[in-house]
Amino acid sequence: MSAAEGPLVVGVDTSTQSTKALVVDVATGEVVASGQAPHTVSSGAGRESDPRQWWDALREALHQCGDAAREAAAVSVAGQQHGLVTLDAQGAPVRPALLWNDVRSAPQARRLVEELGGPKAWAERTGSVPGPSITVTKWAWLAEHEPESVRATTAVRLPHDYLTELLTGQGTTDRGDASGTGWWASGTEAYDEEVLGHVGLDPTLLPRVVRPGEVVGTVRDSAGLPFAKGTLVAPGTGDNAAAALGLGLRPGTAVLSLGTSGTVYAVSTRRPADPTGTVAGFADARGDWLPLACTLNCTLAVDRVAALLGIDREAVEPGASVTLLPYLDGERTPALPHASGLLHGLRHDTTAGQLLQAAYDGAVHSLLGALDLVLDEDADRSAPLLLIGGGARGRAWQQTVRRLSGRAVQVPEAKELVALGAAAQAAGVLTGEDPAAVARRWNTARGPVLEVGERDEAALARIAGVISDAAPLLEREADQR
Ligand SMILES: Nc1ncnc2c1ncn2[C@@H]1O[C@H](COP(=O)(O)OP(=O)(O)O)[C@@H](O)[C@H]1O
Ligand SMILES: O=C(CO)[C@@H](O)[C@H](O)COP(=O)(O)O
Repeated sequence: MSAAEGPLVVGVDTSTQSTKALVVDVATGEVVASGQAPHTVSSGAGRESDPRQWWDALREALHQCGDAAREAAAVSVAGQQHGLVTLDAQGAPVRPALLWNDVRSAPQARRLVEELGGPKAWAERTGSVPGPSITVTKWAWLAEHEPESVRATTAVRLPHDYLTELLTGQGTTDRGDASGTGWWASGTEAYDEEVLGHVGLDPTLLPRVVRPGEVVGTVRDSAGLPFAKGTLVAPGTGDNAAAALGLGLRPGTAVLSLGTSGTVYAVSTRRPADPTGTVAGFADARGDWLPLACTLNCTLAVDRVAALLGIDREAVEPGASVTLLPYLDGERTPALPHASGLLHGLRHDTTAGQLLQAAYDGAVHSLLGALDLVLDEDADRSAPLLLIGGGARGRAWQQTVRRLSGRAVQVPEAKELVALGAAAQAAGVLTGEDPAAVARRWNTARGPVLEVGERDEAALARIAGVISDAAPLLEREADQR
């Protein structure tokens, strides 16, 4: 037996690059065991992963947790948002999942926006103007390009739903993750039958949307995982909504998450509806809202630039007037799905370290542009930004965010806030507590604060100028290059 004070729970984060599992003491928030196993994502035109890998990675991550996982009384799975998982009558994937950062459905997104009333109508209806990340556009792409896959599909799931169903045998999802599909109406909090009819998706193929705090089932014996009989399963949610739980986030505090995706978000009590499409009007996992902007190019893109230059990711140098837009995967914020990376202002005396700093600046610029938009008007804009995700460990990321935001930056010591949020949700179904209150009790946001500095307006203006001047290049579709 572990020396934990309270019951134990397991929180899972199945994100783009890996699945992580934490075993957490409900009384103290102490992480008593952890595990992590990688996934692979296809390269080339699309971004796909075989969902069976996520299950194998979950088993491996739990195996690494050892006996502590066997003692867990509840588990919850948080996962990368938006991925389209199509299952056949046996529950097996019909094809690999189309991930959030697959931009092939950009034409379908454009068409759907036009056909169903334009950007404002979509924002009011679903909270978001669908771009290629949003699941409904992926379903429309599949219907057009692989009608045989659509015909073979008897269930449609998101990544966290897929794993939760393998645990419980029940097809369920939650409002946080459902709000990223484009077929969930944020006004009524129900599936939008008109949108579904428009794309030919039968609503009976979708999972039941459970209430926050509902126990969705218990772990099946047949799951073959190291859980005791009767282990409760919590609803789970999308990874950003889980991190908001994991931070015990209150309205008015902004979060910047630096992982495969870059995201900026805040909790709001007001239902968002941004007709420009910059802010996605997601629901959170508790009953509030999570206005969020997301970039496709964050840590992987900057690490790629460092690798190309042959230098360490921390080997940045200041003082350049070079601009690097690191849109290696196309971009979502700004909405440039067909863009590629762009370099401007290179001189004989530009150093490799300056080029790398320019890549950090380009990545952070996109996120900061949306910062004010995700915060309510009455938010305290002098409060520190919370910096999380794998990139938050890096000094170059921390200093870039501090310099370009002109805000104080707080870096929580807790490393895995998505998995911690899932653990807080699992604790909530066990004790009846609000998961965000659990996380506050665990003091998960604790960490050093980098003091406020002067905002680098010159760099911000230079980057904005290049984006604007290069618009025709950045907007050009791949086959026009
Ligand atoms: N010390 C560090 N400094 C900078 N970046 C880091 C550091 N540690 C990890 N990373 C970056 O974090 C990323 C993984 O972050 P994570 O939030 O786990 O991603 P995801 O949840 O999207 O799978 C990797 O791409 C890696 O480049
Ligand atoms: O698409 C979004 C948010 O809308 C992404 O944030 C995904 O949820 C993937 O997250 P990570 O794997 O980068 O954590």
